[in-house]
Amino acid sequence: MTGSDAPLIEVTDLVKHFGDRGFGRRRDQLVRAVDGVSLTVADGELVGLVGESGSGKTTLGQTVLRMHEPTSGAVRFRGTDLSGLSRRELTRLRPRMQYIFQDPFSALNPRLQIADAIGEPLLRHGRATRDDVRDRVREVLALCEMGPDSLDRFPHEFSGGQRQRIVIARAMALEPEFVVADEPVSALDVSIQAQIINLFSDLREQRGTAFLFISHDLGVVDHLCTRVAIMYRGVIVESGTRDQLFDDPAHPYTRELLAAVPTPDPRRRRRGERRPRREWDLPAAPGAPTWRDVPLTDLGDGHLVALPELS
Ligand SMILES: Nc1ncnc2c1ncn2[C@@H]1O[C@H](COP(=O)(O)OP(=O)(O)OP(=O)(O)O)[C@@H](O)[C@H]1O
Repeated sequence: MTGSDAPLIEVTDLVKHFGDRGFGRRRDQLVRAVDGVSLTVADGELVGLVGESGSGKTTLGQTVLRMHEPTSGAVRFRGTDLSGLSRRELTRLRPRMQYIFQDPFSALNPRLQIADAIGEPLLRHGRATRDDVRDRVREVLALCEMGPDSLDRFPHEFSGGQRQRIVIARAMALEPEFVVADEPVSALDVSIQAQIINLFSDLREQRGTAFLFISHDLGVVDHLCTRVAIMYRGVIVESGTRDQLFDDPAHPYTRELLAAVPTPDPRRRRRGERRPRREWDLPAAPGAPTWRDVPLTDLGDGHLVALPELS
């Protein structure tokens, strides 16, 4: 499929392994960050990608946008295989696919006024001229519910929620068709999170933008997304509509997330401590099957689950 018949984003058996990094005992250990993911995102769809820290969500989002070179597999954007594109063609496509980082504090250059932070990509991609760039920035700030008085201010003059609106405005300025939003509310106060979540919903409605919304929080995804994929150890172990997953979760990991069982503290993982083994998990012995080897079974109406006993 190419052109208008093809899904906006079609990911096929995408793999991203990190091989030669790590320190001490972990050196040379292969990290299977993304281990064979297939996924589609249609125009205007808000797909949630959920999983605990280290499950591979960020790597998947960044590999889909080709911020990482995939180890194998394909990503098609409106039917065009991104791996077949030259650097120049990819640069031309960039404005149509944007990435929103988790932390609004580090995402903005502290020395740039907001007019320049948002205006510079518009000028670089020929989406505005020197004469109309301020108008364009004002419009997109308004879309993200920020007033025109923001233009000549610096990032430190704004709260976390306001900064995240500015970061979102910068991504939306280029009128992307697809945006990966990577934990865009998790660095914000709970009281602000709902406002930003509503902003994503409004943007989808007003602009028809499609989002892959990464979160470790099923509550957020329940509020926002119509389709959900659950990621565990580099693969999607369950996916379906929001109702299928929330009303009838089939994978024990999804049930665990729904029951809000505390996930292992990421700081402990950084210190190299192992994740506690779940009784339903596959054995981690060398050569043993991994979740990648468990085929997805369709429970009906596109509700997919990877369970060894079903395959
Ligand atoms: N550049 C890299 N080099 C080596 N390993 C990496 C790199 N980036 C990520 N990883 C590893 O890949 C695995 C998946 O990481 P990733 O950040 O994609 O997970 P995540 O689900 O987004 O986690 P979090 O919610 O904490 O961001 C982890 O084991 C991580 O340490």
